[in-house]
Amino acid sequence: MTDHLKVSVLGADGRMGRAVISALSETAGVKLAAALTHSESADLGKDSVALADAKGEPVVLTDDMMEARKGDVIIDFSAPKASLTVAEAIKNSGVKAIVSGTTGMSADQTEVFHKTCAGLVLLQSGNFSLGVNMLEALVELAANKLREGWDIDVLEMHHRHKVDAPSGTALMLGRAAAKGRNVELESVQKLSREGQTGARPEGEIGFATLRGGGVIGEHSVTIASELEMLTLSHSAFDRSVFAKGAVSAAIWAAKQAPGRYDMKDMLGL
Ligand SMILES: NC(=O)C1=CN([C@@H]2O[C@H](COP(=O)(O)OP(=O)(O)OC[C@H]3O[C@@H](n4cnc5c(N)ncnc54)[C@H](OP(=O)(O)O)[C@@H]3O)[C@@H](O)[C@H]2O)C=CC1
Ligand SMILES: O=C(O)C1=N[C@H](C(=O)O)C[C@H](O)C1
Repeated sequence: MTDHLKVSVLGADGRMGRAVISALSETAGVKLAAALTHSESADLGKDSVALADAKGEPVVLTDDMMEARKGDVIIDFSAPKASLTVAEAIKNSGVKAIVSGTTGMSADQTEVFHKTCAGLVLLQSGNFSLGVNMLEALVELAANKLREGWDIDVLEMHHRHKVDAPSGTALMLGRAAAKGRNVELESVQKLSREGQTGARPEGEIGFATLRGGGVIGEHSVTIASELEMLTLSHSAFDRSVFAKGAVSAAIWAAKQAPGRYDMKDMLGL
């Protein structure tokens, strides 16, 4: 009998953490090793498996980041500060990989995170669904082919609880469009618009954010000319799509050599 892949979950009592614990319980060959959360969480000491309405042996929620070392792989859907703390806690501990879906990291936080994860497998993505990663490839192609006179904007909508904007996925899609146009996103992005904005500069890649209710994740990229508009879009119907993608990513990441990867590497896109 082969050993199970042990997985620690960071943000375990959050919306995504619970979905991941549920996905783990439905996947052969993997086992929840530790469930980590915030020191101020009201769920500390509770059984994370029961909280996720999943099947399996109890794993108590802890705020001791050292417990993450019990996993071969860590799946992280939490907050930027927590991602940095756990990466520091598992340095040189034998943990093989981090699968990180946490969005909203600043450029500085991303740089520190990447440095701290050197020596590990880091699979990081703003979106673990197959559809969004396919969309990313399509956006890059369309942006490459439709250039002068074609304006690109990324529109996203998420639930009322989301704390970062634009979403990680929107930024991924913006980055794909910029790549298609052979420019750095940072040099052409307009993250939001208000007031006397002036006319739109050629080459700008704009973003617009909607928040409300229980929307899981809606993204669309419009590419508009004076005479027509192409819209490429994706809708997520249930967070389990991200959770299942992250569990598949954990299984894949455990077999890779140290380095940085994203979902396109795993999916061969
Ligand atoms: N890449 C992808 O495919 C997806 C990414 N996401 C991203 O995942 C992240 C989590 O989303 P979601 O589950 O909806 O958010 P939630 O707020 O429901 O969950 C976040 C969890 O992380 C915990 N947490 C927050 N800060 C800390 C900290 N400093 N130390 C330890 N734990 C902490 C929270 O605890 P507490 O509640 O007590 O603060 C909570 O358990 C977001 O960045 C979101 O954008 C979401 C879906 C898909
Ligand atoms: O916070 C969320 O819920 C989501 N966050 C990710 C993002 O920022 O793109 C992915 C997904 O759309 C859901």
